[in-house]
Amino acid sequence: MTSADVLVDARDAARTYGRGPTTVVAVHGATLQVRAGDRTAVVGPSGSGKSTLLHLLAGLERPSGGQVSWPALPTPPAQPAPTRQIGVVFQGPSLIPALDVVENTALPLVLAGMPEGRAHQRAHASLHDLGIAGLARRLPEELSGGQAQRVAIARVLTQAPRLVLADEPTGQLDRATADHVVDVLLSAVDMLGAALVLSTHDPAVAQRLAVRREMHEGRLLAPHGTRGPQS
Ligand SMILES: Nc1ncnc2c1ncn2[C@@H]1O[C@H](COP(=O)(O)OP(=O)(O)OP(=O)(O)O)[C@@H](O)[C@H]1O
Repeated sequence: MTSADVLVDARDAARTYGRGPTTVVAVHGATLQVRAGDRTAVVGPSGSGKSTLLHLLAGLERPSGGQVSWPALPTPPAQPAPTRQIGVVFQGPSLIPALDVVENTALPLVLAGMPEGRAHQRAHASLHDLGIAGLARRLPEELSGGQAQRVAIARVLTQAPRLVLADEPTGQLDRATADHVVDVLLSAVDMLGAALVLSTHDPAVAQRLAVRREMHEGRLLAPHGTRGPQS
């Protein structure tokens, strides 16, 4: 493996909010490398800095200290990060209420300039791959939490990213639905040949990924447990 295989390389990356007495250090210097095929869980309680770390890895936030780079992903000039090759699954409802499931799934492709017909074809294919083709014409308000999260995963799959970052994707779901959403996410990244970094406060979800990195009060601890069941 060379450094060119590294999809994201965080070196001592830190993120601080505010100034003076109101300063919050959300992430102390975090060091993490993610390569193709990696399945990494970032596990820790609420407020430990998981979302902030994922935002740094996605290039959605700039580090206040240290560096984040994407050696294996082409970064367009004048852009902070290679966003088209990174898919993000957010915790909360992230679907556009006025668009149906196919339109939501196709939206990133349409915004990137793909003709609508082709984008919808790709969206249908992703929905089919994830076993939710039957939801295609529903509006978000007609979906359960688990169904909405599967649509959010289909939307990421449609973009064929090489790195998937999932921020507490099961945080609002019951155990059985959470397990199913993790199944869907793991099969989606397998289909893509992508890497996955998933944040969770739920040890049972973290167990499903090969590598677990614990976060505690903004600090990313050394890896422990190198293998876990994968589906
Ligand atoms: N935009 C912001 N401005 C100020 N403080 C912030 C901001 N974003 C996060 N924080 C603070 O940084 C710390 C880490 O927050 P973060 O959301 O990364 O944790 P988390 O582990 O993802 O929590 P949760 O699981 O509840 O989402 C918290 O103390 C939070 O209040």
